[in-house]
Amino acid sequence: MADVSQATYDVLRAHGLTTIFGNPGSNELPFLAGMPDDFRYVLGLHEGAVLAMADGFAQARGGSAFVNLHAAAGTGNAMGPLTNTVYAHSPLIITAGQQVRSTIGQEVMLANVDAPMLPKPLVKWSSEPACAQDVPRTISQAIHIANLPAKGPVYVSVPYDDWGQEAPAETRHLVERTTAPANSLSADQLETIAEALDRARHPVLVLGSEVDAEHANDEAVRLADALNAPVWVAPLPSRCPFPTRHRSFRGVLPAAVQEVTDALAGHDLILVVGAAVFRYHQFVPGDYLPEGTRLIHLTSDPSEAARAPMGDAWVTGVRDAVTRLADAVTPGRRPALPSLPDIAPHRTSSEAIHPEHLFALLRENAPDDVVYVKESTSTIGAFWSQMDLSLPNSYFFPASGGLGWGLPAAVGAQLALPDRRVVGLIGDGSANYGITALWTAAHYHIPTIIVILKNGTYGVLRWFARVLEAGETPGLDVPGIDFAAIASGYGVTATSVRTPTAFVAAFEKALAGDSPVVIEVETAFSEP
Ligand SMILES: Cc1ncc(Cn2c(C)c(CCOP(=O)(O)OP(=O)(O)O)sc2=O)c(N)n1
Ligand SMILES: [Ca+2]
Repeated sequence: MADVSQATYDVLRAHGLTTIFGNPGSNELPFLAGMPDDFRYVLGLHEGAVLAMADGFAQARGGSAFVNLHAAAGTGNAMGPLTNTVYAHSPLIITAGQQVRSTIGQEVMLANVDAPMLPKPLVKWSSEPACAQDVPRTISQAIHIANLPAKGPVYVSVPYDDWGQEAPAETRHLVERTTAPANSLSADQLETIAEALDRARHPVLVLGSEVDAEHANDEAVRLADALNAPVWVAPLPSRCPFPTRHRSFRGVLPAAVQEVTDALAGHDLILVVGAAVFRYHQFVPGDYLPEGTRLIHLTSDPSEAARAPMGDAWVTGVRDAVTRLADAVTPGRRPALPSLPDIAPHRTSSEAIHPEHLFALLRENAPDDVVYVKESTSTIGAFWSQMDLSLPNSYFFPASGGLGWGLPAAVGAQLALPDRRVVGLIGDGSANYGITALWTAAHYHIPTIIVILKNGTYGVLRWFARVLEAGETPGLDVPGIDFAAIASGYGVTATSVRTPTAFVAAFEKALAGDSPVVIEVETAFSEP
């Protein structure tokens, strides 16, 4: 008869969850002791890096990932990057070791008190099984909940004396069962939306990260072409849902109420797909919509649909909806859009490399199927103005701006995508929050290229201090960090460059290699 550990590993295997991202403590050892030979353990040195690596792995592979953390302390360290996971609808199954069941109430050392409460509201669901025999079923439930819409992270705390207990024979059903969403627009709902699009004089599409996550990019192109409509990306996207050199592409909407309204002025119908309405950031009050404009919102997330301050929302599978709408609308009702102008010349700087110049060099020298993981906050506009992203699954950004996610996520994404090169574009401020992932990249020979944009400051906060009229505040400069020394300390080859020629040489050398590399680039601070 199998024990709880073996039954649980059987459930994980049935769902393809044979990679464990983790950092262990004594509470986790009995679970890890039973790890079968067809599983692999990826050790991260800090639980924030563990969580973010797992998230980058899950998002890049288009599925789930399994995480094992150490009790409350490990869970707490992971909660920074978890703020991004939950808004990226990333289906992570996060587990944490708990003290011996009979001692939890005494709050002995390493007891995770109120464990299911700890990660809320950053998880979709959390549980600590009521008895050892329910552990395999609870893990199975967690996997299904994480992957059913709206997708998201879940958390299960397991007392370590559960693993050796006998598992009920009925757990055998768990490895066979499946669950799947069947949420799609009815024929009437589809007709209502298609008619609204056909009647609109100047419709516009606003696409979110879920379009890329659900592989609906090509369907979104078909819909934009059928409508001859412009396409914006919803504010602060964590993925790229539409090719940036397509004639419809108009850029990323600013993250402020009135600025969004101004950008969408002149359109009588806004169709938002796969995004919250909207993830504003700087508080700039204004009208939520241009006068006389209607907003229609399609999302798989009932909470996004319910909490939006305006528009009519339908909760539906995004890929299904866009595919059927592309077939349902009447093509040719509007003139074809002109081709995009050439990418604007990048700015330069006399002191260091201007971010726009760096991104232009990447565009010119990276493989066509390169994958960028970005966490450099003052250079977001520069990136989008210079980049030519044509393939799905090509761009990732922390969905809540919780720093410490990008560098580890770049390592996790490269582990998931061995046939594409992953390039992390990480600010010299952000890099410090997840820097320990460099050790994991070196230890497991994960050939991520990490480009650190070193402008010596928390650049975007300088801009925000001006927006908020906060003046010169303390804590905004991070001078003198030697990332090449840090990287080599973790076992990663590193180069420091300050000229475009030197960067290209270092980048080409990194691309030619099969090891992780850090390229520290002296960049000029340029306001967003
Ligand atoms: C975990 C965490 N801590 C602090 C912040 C606050 N923060 C901080 C500290 C930023 C500075 C990032 O500096 P950088 O060097 O990475 O990038 P830029 O210089 O391009 O802005 S942006 C921002 O929102 C955060 N978002 N997340
Ligand atoms: Ca910086």
